[in-house]
Amino acid sequence: MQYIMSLDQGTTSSRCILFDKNGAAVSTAQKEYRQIYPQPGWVEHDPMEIWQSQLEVAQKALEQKGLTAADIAAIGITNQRETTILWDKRTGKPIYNAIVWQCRRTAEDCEELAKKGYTDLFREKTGLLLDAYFSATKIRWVLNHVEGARKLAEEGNLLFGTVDTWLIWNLTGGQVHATDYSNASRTMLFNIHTLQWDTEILDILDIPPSILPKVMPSSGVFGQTLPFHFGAPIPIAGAAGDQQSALFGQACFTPGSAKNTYGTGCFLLMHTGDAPVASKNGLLTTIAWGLDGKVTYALEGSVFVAGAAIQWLRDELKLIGSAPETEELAMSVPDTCGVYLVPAFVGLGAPYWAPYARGILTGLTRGANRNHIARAALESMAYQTYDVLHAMEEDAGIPLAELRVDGGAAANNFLLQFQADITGVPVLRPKTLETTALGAAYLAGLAVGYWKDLSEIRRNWGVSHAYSPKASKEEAAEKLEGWQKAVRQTLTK
Ligand SMILES: Nc1ncnc2c1ncn2[C@@H]1O[C@H](COP(=O)(O)OP(=O)(O)O)[C@@H](O)[C@H]1O
Ligand SMILES: O=P(O)(O)OC[C@H](O)CO
Repeated sequence: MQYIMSLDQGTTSSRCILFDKNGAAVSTAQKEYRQIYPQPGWVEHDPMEIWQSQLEVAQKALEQKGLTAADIAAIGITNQRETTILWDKRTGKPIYNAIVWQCRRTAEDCEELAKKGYTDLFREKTGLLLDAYFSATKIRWVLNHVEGARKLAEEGNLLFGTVDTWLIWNLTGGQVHATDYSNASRTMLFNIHTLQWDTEILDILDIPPSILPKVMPSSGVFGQTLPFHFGAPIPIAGAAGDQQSALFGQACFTPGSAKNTYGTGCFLLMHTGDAPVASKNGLLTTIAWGLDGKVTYALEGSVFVAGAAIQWLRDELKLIGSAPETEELAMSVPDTCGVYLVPAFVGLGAPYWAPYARGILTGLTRGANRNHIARAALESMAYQTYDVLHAMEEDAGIPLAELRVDGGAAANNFLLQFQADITGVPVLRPKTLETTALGAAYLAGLAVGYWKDLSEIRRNWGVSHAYSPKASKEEAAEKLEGWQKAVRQTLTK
């Protein structure tokens, strides 16, 4: 029997999962890699570590089950989005570390562009807000700060890529320099209406078009892996940004369907159909995927710190030994005793877009203990999700019928019950929480005929646990009022 190999290159780890026809994981390998914080608010990764850890887990996933390239019908790639890598085409060597999506180093550049009156132009063309989150100003930073970068570009020897592009380039031995529509739509250089790199934006930012990858459908053959990597070539047949991939993996194939992923950050995406919907409430308009000759759009609420707040309790405060412990701690108290944590560690994303906001732990009294703080950290994920969900319902003009969830922190029962209580919407946890990897597998499998069509994929989706709202509207409103008050305290520049 053949499988699909999914490469899931996330912010904190590289993962490889082999899936069978039923969408079940048959082999998984994972490796954490280094986070580099050169200055407060800056975040980098080593691109060679990204590539090597990804290749290592791919080889391990095969080896541990005694499988070879012949057992793999295709590879799908999904990746942390926006993260920016530039490399020398001749040597394959990066000219600077990967500047990670969370990195705030270009916040002032974005402010300057806003002052020059470019906010609407960027929003209309790219669907995004002028923010340091996206690749565009990160690319410009490298071009302006790394010695020799512009000269290399002028000579036609510099290439840019998001992580999907970097992996495709390395897997194919430098034969293919390409990305997919969903990843292109996160660069802030891609016109989501014309489906082209936008020359006016490239001119404004002084970014040479020669460094940009070819943009391809999310489902389709990008190229073949070098025989050297897995013993024989395997077609790379799918690629999508990790949040769009999770939307696909959750079988959100119809307008109005939505999913929320609780990982390092939290990303709520709603399928909006064949035409882009502009947000009036601080959400992003983004491309979900390119499939079967057309492009599908989504609305997105991006929250920068979710599970990362739990890591902070573990690694910095040393309040907990492991993330899952928070469930028991939170359930051991009836409430947070008035404590709120707003984890604005790298500013706030949707719907506030406040790059200079900083985190706050508020409402502390003498009785507040680590149970309350752990609970407040989990609740902060649910409150931030409420904020984007509320904005999304206003944009879409309809209430959300249900919320499909996934990501590492979606294993937490307290969190999902609290989420249902605070939003008043049923929360559904699917059989597999690895929907990000699954989405890329589906996109690749569809391209090579491993799966026939979307209805075959839809049949693979099933609920493992449903959380119904139990709290009264008054109770939820009272808690939300406290949250909003705490958020306001972080918003001063
Ligand atoms: N049981 C849990 N309860 C709360 N948070 C959790 C739990 N398990 C994992 N997490 C958090 O989820 C994140 C990992 O999720 P994952 O989907 O693997 O993230 P990413 O893809 O962003 O690397 C970490 O930030 C971790 O703190
Ligand atoms: O790697 P994750 O799962 O934290 O996702 C990161 C997002 O793609 C950033 O936009």
